[in-house]
Amino acid sequence: MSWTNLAWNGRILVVDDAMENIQILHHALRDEHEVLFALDGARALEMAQSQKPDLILLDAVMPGMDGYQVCAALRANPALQDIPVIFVTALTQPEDETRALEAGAVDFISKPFNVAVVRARVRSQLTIKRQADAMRELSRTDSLTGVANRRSFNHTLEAEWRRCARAGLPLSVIMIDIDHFKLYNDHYGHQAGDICLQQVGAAMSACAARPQDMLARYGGEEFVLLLPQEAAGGAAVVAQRVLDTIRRLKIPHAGSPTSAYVTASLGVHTMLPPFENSDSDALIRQADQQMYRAKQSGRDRVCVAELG
Ligand SMILES: Nc1nc2c(ncn2[C@@H]2O[C@H](COP(=O)(O)OP(=O)(O)OP(=O)(O)O)[C@@H](O)[C@H]2O)c(=O)[nH]1
Repeated sequence: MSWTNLAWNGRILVVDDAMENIQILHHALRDEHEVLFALDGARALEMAQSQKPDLILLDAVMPGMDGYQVCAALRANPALQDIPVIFVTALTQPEDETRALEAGAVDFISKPFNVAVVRARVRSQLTIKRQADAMRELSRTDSLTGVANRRSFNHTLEAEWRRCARAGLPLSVIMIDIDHFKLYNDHYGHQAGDICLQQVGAAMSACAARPQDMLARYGGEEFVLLLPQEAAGGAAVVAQRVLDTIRRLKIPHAGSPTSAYVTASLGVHTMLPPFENSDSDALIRQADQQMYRAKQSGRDRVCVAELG
């Protein structure tokens, strides 16, 4: 999406218990956006979860769950907390406006609506939301390879560690280090080295494609794959797939003493629940040890920790 049309083509969820209000807002917004609607708070939360709207226009006063409660529930859910909410209400006192903003709303529109004001406020909040999304995406991404960066990996690792521990699921990590990469840079130059990292990163991205899998650049020529809910056998299969994928790229490496092409050494470790006697650092350390074992035993291979 270009920087100039950030204000259009949003997915807007309108929440109101009165159908006529939904119709007016639909009419006001439908030429510029996709408009979804919900007639009560519970349905609004379901739709927020399933439809991931860019913006919610929320009636403050509704039977059952009111707008303030809906807003609080959105803010408490990490998957939904970044969706901006504009309160739409016939309440006109400054306290009402304050309460809406304190509940987490980003703006406030009074009924009866002025259509031009509604459109302008929606455009302005949509632009802010998309700029914030772009910033969030940038802050999570490694600028050279386009895969997740280490900060984002650490954040996800902590979350998955807790989730797998709670659910009694295994958690696997694969450390991946390109072999003799210093010699690659020395032989072909740093720019070629960068291109090599991009090619390897792109090829590996396709190796673990479940929604919860995460590939990240861990350091210079070191990558890491996080495989939540994956037991040791499955993780070893994925690691072998990564190894083969890098081999198949057949990127010439004339400086390498061990292969004519770029290869990698991989270390796999799996934590089995319960996780009480360990932490996520230990998981990384163990996978790292296996990766060093792969280096020491000749490179271009996978080493998997023996589960004790
Ligand atoms: N081109 C390029 N090189 C990088 C980047 N980040 C790290 N490196 C280089 O990667 C090399 C890593 O070298 P070492 O850690 O000695 O390991 P190695 O040469 O891969 O040898 P082994 O790991 O033992 O197989 C260093 O020369 C770094 O300068 C990068 O972003 N681009």
